[in-house]
Amino acid sequence: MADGGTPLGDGAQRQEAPPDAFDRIKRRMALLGMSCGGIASLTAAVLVHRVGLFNPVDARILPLLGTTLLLLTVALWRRPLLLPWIERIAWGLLTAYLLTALAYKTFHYPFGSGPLGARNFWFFLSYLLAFLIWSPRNALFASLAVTLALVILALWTGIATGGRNVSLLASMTQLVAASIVYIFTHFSFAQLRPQYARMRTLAFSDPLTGCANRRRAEELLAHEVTRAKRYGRPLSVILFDLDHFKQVNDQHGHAIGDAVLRAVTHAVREDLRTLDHLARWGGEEFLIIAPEISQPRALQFGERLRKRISVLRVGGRVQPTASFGVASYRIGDTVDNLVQRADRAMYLAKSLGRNRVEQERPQTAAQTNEAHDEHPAAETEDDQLALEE
Ligand SMILES: Nc1nc2c(ncn2[C@@H]2O[C@H](COP(=O)(O)OP(=O)(O)OP(=O)(O)O)[C@@H](O)[C@H]2O)c(=O)[nH]1
Repeated sequence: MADGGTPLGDGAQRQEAPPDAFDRIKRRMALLGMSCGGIASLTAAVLVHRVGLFNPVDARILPLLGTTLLLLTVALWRRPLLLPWIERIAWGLLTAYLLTALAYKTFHYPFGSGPLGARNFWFFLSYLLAFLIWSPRNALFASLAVTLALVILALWTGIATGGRNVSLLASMTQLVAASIVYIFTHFSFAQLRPQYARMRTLAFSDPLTGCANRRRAEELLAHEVTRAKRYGRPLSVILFDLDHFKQVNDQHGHAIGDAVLRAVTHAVREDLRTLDHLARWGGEEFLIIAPEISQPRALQFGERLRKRISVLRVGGRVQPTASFGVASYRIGDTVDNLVQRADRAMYLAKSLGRNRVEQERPQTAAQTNEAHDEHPAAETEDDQLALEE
């Protein structure tokens, strides 16, 4: 089932990246970040021993940090589900290392050292990670706790030196001020994110059925057509329209009409693959974009969906049916002519009696076009015969 899970519809849902997709991205980032961090820490540890460039505390902590980060990388690679724990441990290790190294410098060399070294830029990574790991509120608390520790260290330096190590004090004050600005900027963006996601949902989904709307469908289709063209992959579209839907509204009321639209959407979703997209194309007209499916399979797929809709009962009284038109990508197709072929096939299905699945028939294409333009749906057997002649 492709898009049953969210009110966003299939296409839009993928844009908003459901939690598991977001976790996959986070896992990739964590694997890359921790392996680079591990290697960088071990390299720095070697330099400490060889050149003696770093704060002496580095000599003890860096090998531990580097080894643990590499072990966490392996653990995450083998067990993806450990991500929430591993990212918290990585944040804790990084933050503890940075604070310990800074505390060592301020406690042991309050007079003997100049401004803060470049290592302290990494505090900003700690804040960034906090906002990736926790909710905005919790990340704000965690990051402010780290900044409070920086403030305490700055005060300590000021008191211990009687304010005489100006360069160290100035750089610590800068670090605290920059941390506060950075944390609140992140906090504001983190709060905007859900609103942005909601706006996307509204812009790209159909409020009645929850599936993607036409604007989103056109975007998705353009993407799939480009993919089919570039990689020579099959692509089909299935356009279906509910039969005599006006009668449903007229006889049972608009509310039942709406319930039919929702029931049909729900039933169709049950049969979609993860790759497929379902969109509301117009009033009672829907479009399915089915990548990796050629025409014969798309016809079978349409037939399965047709049967599924025809066994529905809505409100105990309404038994909807739908007419389906199937078209598959051909070299040189554009979005427009692919949909036009599906549309012609759908009108052929209407004119041949409804509740059926059709593909475009070359010999009747011109006639079906005419029928579409002049008589949106041929109603009688005479109409059918006229089209078939
Ligand atoms: N309840 C409801 N009705 C809708 C909605 N959107 C469109 N419709 C109705 O769908 C009906 C479409 O009617 P027609 O275009 O005449 O088509 P039809 O009656 O289905 O006939 P055929 O397509 O030829 O089988 C109209 O009465 C529209 O008002 C909607 O969101 N809710």
